[in-house]
Amino acid sequence: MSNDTLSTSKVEDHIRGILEEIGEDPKREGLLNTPTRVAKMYKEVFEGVDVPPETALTTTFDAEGYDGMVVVKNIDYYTFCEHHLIPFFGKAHIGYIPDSQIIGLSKFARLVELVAKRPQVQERMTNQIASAIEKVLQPKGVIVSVEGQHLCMCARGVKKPGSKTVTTVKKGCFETSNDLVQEFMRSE
Ligand SMILES: Nc1nc2c(ncn2[C@@H]2O[C@H](COP(=O)(O)OP(=O)(O)OP(=O)(O)O)[C@@H](O)[C@H]2O)c(=O)[nH]1
Ligand SMILES: [Zn+2]
Repeated sequence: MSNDTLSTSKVEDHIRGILEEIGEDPKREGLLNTPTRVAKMYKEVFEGVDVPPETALTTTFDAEGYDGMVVVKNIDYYTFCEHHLIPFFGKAHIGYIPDSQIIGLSKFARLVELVAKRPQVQERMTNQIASAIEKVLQPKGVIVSVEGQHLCMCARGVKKPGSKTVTTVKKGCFETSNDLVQEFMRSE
């Protein structure tokens, strides 16, 4: 179920209820439009729910014999931790070695945006990026590394600001070649 059918009025009612439960007055001036704003925001930040990640990967081209590594680094993302529904954010780095197909570089950023627009855990997000690239391009190999700062670990709970989580998924030739992994890690 994608969020095309998200009922903003239902979300508004739930947010009003939550505000009441925490002891706030949803009718006070500052909070009056908050349920509407939150509903609008949820529609935006969760619009990727149930949209297949590979739909972001349009526009492929013939590799024309290019068989080196393609690396796109520092793709910013913001998403929502599915356990606490507060953001985690950071950068995604993608590398692949084409077989017969390459793809428009911007599509990697579109892919990261799409998988970020749903409640997430960093491991699944990393997997979804790598799997979509593998499915569409069938490259010789793909590697995805994601760095994340989790507000649920910084602003609450264990309170460790500055902690950083790194997740990496390797497929194809990256699984067997440490040299290729090193080349990816080193490329800036
Ligand atoms: N593996 C993984 N864990 C995550 C991610 N985002 C948040 N978490 C963790 O999910 C766990 C949920 O743990 P619970 O014990 O159910 O929840 P909690 O009582 O709020 O836990 P604390 O955060 O330790 O206070 C926490 O350890 C979070 O740090 C993620 O992307 N990947
Ligand atoms: Zn969390």
